[in-house]
Amino acid sequence: MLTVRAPATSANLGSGFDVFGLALSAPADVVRVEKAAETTIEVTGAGSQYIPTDPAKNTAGVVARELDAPARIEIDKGVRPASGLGSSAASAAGAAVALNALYDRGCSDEELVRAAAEGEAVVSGAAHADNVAPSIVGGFTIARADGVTSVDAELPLVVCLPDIVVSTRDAREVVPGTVSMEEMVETVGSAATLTTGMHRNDPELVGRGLQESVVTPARAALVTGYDEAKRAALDAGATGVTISGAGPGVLAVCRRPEDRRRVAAAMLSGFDEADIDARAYQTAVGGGAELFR
Ligand SMILES: Nc1ncnc2c1ncn2[C@@H]1O[C@H](COP(=O)(O)OP(=O)(O)O)[C@@H](O)[C@H]1O
Ligand SMILES: N[C@@H](CCOP(=O)(O)O)C(=O)O
Repeated sequence: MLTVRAPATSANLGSGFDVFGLALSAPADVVRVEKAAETTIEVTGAGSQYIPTDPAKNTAGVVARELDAPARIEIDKGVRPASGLGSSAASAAGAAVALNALYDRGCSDEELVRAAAEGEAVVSGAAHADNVAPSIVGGFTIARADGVTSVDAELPLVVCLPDIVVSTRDAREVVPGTVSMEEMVETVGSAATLTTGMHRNDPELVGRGLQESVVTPARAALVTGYDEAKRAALDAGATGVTISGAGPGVLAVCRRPEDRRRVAAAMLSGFDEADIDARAYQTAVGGGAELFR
């Protein structure tokens, strides 16, 4: 069998709704594939009981269809579904990279991103590529209709995952349909600041660039304890905090790797204040999907 480790990701980063994404050094899904006449799927690991094994409903199965690459697919979930950490995308990205190698398809990263985004369309209703792009390519990615740009940023991060479920499909329903000129100006300024910060590996600029006032406030209402966790992380030295993807995960940017322990503890106590259990991952910007033959 051919094995791929595909990382969890954090999409949006506040100012880059449906565009920005970061590969996380941990956690990750492991996807194993072997050729078969028809696609079958087995899922183990975090939250596997909630994940469909019907290939038409599983993001990895949709990728097998898109690449015309039927396979026996085993997925070991390191990323719980409905997390805001790109769980469905990690399986889609892992399957895309694995099936491309298994069938020697020779697809480019952009083609793999497009196939994996079709998996996202099945679960969330939109073929947003901001999770699958970093899970395939690694680093900080800018995913647009005309292609993907990436930067290998270095940044210490904490992602805190509260014990509540927010599906991306539901969280897309609360996104406002319009923005004011003032909101657009703020978002463009933040997105530019964040992108510059990624190029310079500058946590201060990245933290400031997370700020936006359209999508994040609407979704914060779905994440009990978000305000408390955010305040606690900032008090503990994070340079910026936002909702990871569609939530409920929360992303904090840290100045130094050694700050992560304190920020993680603060976020857990913030959620605890709101009576929500949570777990924290001390992580960093990581590479893309890795193939093991
Ligand atoms: N391989 C997969 N891994 C995770 N979730 C999947 C997979 N295939 C389909 N799903 C479905 O996708 C939904 C989770 O995706 P989503 O809401 O985008 O959350 P996340 O932010 O964790 O990716 C769940 O309904 C889950 O059953
Ligand atoms: N841009 C999407 C990102 C969803 O990320 P996920 O990790 O929650 O699946 C959105 O914000 O809807």
